[in-house]
Amino acid sequence: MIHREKAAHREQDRERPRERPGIGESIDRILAPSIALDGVTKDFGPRVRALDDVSMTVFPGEVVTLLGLSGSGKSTLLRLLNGLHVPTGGTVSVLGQDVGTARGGELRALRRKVGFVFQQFHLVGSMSALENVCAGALGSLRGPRIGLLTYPRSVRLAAMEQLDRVGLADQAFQRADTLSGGQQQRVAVARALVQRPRILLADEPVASLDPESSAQVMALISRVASEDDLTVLCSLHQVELALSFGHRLIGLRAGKMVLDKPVSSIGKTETMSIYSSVAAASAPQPV
Ligand SMILES: Nc1ncnc2c1ncn2[C@@H]1O[C@H](COP(=O)(O)OP(=O)(O)OP(=O)(O)O)[C@@H](O)[C@H]1O
Repeated sequence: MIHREKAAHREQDRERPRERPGIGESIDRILAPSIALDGVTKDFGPRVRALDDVSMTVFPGEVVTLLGLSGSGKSTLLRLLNGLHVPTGGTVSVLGQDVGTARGGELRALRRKVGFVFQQFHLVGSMSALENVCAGALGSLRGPRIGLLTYPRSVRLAAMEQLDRVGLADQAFQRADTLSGGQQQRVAVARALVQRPRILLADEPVASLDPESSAQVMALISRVASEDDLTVLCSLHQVELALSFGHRLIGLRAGKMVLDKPVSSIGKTETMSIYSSVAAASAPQPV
């Protein structure tokens, strides 16, 4: 009797749908892009088309540079990815979710998976480096926090770990506005990492730094991207820097995508011609 029941259970198990993902499903998940833009247009009022029919995909673990002169639409594209702008047309999808239609809690949950580093660091100068990094975890905490000790110990420890990673453990209790530009940007990277994002967006992270600090910050972004298996989309002005960083280069000109190539397949001569082609007309088009 017991044997018969066991056999019946085994039979039922065979018929039950599998709960674990099959190989096909796992591969689909790996191959699903982290970022996908499909026919995206962004207008600011009736006169400015900042992005014009842009379609692109970035896959998990890819490090991609966005290149283009001032006004070509780089910041607009990055801001669409965490819902700071809403597309006028087309769809923007991040980690499989339509950002253009995400609202409230859905958008906040998505933003926790997307770290953002800005050109001007956006640190609070009067706060210590450590408290600035702790602030990166605010998205997952309830209520405001003023003062380091109002953060849970686990957050303070995680923040310290990230500061150590960016080489600034010794400056943890120093006011942010007493740090050099390069150090401030490293604090900003640590702040983006403390929420353990899956995607890192960087909007001209070295535009206000000297060449040595620029190289250090770009090397840091490359290192953490590889260590944390991050998908990175980073806008830059400098071609030389773009070519020594990441896997793929996307060029924007006047809101249109004019280039999408692996960095390894772009030669020096081509680099300069690409730069002039990207530079040729970066003013946005009238709508
Ligand atoms: N909030 C806004 N309101 C109106 N126009 C905007 C807004 N944001 C961007 N624009 C316009 O959209 C165009 C693209 O700007 P965007 O900042 O995306 O370019 P960019 O390539 O990032 O430039 P930069 O390298 O100078 O940061 C520009 O003409 C800009 O003036």
